[in-house]
Amino acid sequence: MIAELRAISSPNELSTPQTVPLLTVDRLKAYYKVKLFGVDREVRAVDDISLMINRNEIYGLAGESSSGKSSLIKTIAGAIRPPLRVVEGSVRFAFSDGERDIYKLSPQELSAIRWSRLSYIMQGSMSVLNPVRRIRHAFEDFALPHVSAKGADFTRLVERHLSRLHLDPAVLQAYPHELSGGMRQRVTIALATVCNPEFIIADEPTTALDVIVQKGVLSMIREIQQEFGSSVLFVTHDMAVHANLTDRLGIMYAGRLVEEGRTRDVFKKPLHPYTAHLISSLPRIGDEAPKKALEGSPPSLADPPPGCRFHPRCPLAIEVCRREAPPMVEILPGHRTACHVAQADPARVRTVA
Ligand SMILES: Nc1ncnc2c1ncn2[C@@H]1O[C@H](COP(=O)(O)OP(=O)(O)OP(=O)(O)O)[C@@H](O)[C@H]1O
Repeated sequence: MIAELRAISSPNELSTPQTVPLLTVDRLKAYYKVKLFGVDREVRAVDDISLMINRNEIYGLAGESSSGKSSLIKTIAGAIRPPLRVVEGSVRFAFSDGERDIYKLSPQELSAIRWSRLSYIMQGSMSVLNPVRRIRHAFEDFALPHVSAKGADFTRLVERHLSRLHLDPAVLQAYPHELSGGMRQRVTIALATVCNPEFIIADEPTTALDVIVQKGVLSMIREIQQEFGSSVLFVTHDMAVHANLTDRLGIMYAGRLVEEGRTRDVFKKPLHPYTAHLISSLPRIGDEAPKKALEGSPPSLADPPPGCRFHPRCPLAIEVCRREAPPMVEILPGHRTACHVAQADPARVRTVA
């Protein structure tokens, strides 16, 4: 079995002539350089991650708190500042007007692609909407520099975009506090997409919303993605949201990507014990069996355990897991995992429940 498996050393090996990735992240490492009790330490928040995101797909990124999701997306967006630094690797976009290697761009080149090609929907809408200024100012501040339309033409462009997203253009005259939380988040999404970006990063955009409002926001994101043909990197720890929204799913644990595949395949046949645990802990109607909590806690990323970072909590851990970090290997078509046990016998992983 092992002989048949193929170690993926570079994400390019996953591409086929039919799928041209819009984003290629190659062996990316980004660490926080900090002083802990007077000693220099590195928090390895993004540790050797390779992945690709195709055009016209929603790629989900899941993992518990502190697994490195926010650090990874900030690094992908080129939006990092000290103490977070890129130590190794690359982030490349193949936009329709040419390739960009994010860490080879000048600050001017980077700001030229922000909002117009690469856009970001933040966690809390209030971080982009100024509480003392009307919504229309946010559109002028962020989008106006990136479109050719000015004055009344710009207003018409924004109003048309809002209407297309089923929002009343009257929101432009409102102050953020006059809108509900759900409405503010929809406005933030309209703001992030008004320049028709090719790549959208959404960082937990629905976490603070109730389930009904959340549903509306998720369908809005799906509608935008389908209408504009954009790619979306959607980050949330909420596996139920991933099940409903994303096309492919990557699972992070302790700064590393541990599994990736089509969302339905990951849910049907998880290939990493951590993913199997995440899925088995989702509530199901009629299932009254008590849910087992995962024992232990995630490791410190300033001093992670050797070998597989999940091994101290893994019910299937074997000797090699304590010694060697498992490589990411494609086990089923388009479905890869970093797990020694799954690489020897994928069926064993499904005994974790
Ligand atoms: N400014 C910082 N300085 C030092 N370490 C940091 C800093 N910000 C985050 N970290 C550490 O980096 C690691 C990854 O954090 P990150 O916020 O990326 O995780 P996350 O998966 O997005 O978590 P959450 O879902 O809670 O936002 C954690 O160990 C965290 O403590």
